[in-house]
Amino acid sequence: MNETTPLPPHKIIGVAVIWNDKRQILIDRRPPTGVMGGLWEFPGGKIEPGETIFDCIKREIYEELGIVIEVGEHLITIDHTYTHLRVTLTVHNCCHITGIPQPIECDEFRWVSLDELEQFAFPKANVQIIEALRLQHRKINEG
Ligand SMILES: Nc1nc2c([nH]c(=O)n2[C@H]2C[C@H](O)[C@@H](COP(=O)(O)OP(=O)(O)OP(=O)(O)O)O2)c(=O)[nH]1
Ligand SMILES: [Mg+2]
Repeated sequence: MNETTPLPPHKIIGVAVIWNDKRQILIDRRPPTGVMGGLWEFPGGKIEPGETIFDCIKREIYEELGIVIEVGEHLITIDHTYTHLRVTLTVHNCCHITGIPQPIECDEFRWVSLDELEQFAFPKANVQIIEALRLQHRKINEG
C-alpha cells in the first residue's frame, strides 16, 4: 500500500459466542447478498455511540435473533483488514438465557459443537476466533 492509498472504513463489532446448556454454540448464516454474503458467523454487529461492548452485544443478539443472553468473559479481540473494510471484532463468551432463536436478520442459524465449526465457511478473521475457542477448551479440560 503506498502513502496516498486511503484506509478502508473501520467498524467496531461486538460478537457473541453463545453457549447453550449442551455445550453447543449458536452460529448464523449471513444473507446471500451484501458484505460476506452466505458466510457463517457468530452473531453480532456494530457498536453505537455511547454504548458499552456488553450493551452492544446484548442489543444485537436481541435484534438479530430475538433471544436474551448474558454477556460473559472476553474471549479475544481481532483487528482484520478486508479489501474494503477494517473490522475490530470484540468477542465475548455468552450464555443463552431465554427465548427461542428466530432468523430475524440472518438466513438461518444452527447450534453446533466446537468440533463441528470447521464444517462451515466463515469470514477470514474468524479463523482466530475458532483458534481461541479451541485453546479455551483445552485449558478448561486440563484444569
Ligand atoms: N457479526 C459478525 N461479524 C463478523 C464476523 N466475522 C467478520 O469478519 N465479521 C464482519 C462482517 C461485517 O463486515 C462486520 C459485521 O457487520 P454486521 O453487518 O453484522 O454489522 P451491522 O449490521 O451492525 O452493520 P451495519 O449494517 O449497521 O453497518 O464484521 C463474525 O463472526 N460475526
Ligand atoms: Mg450483524
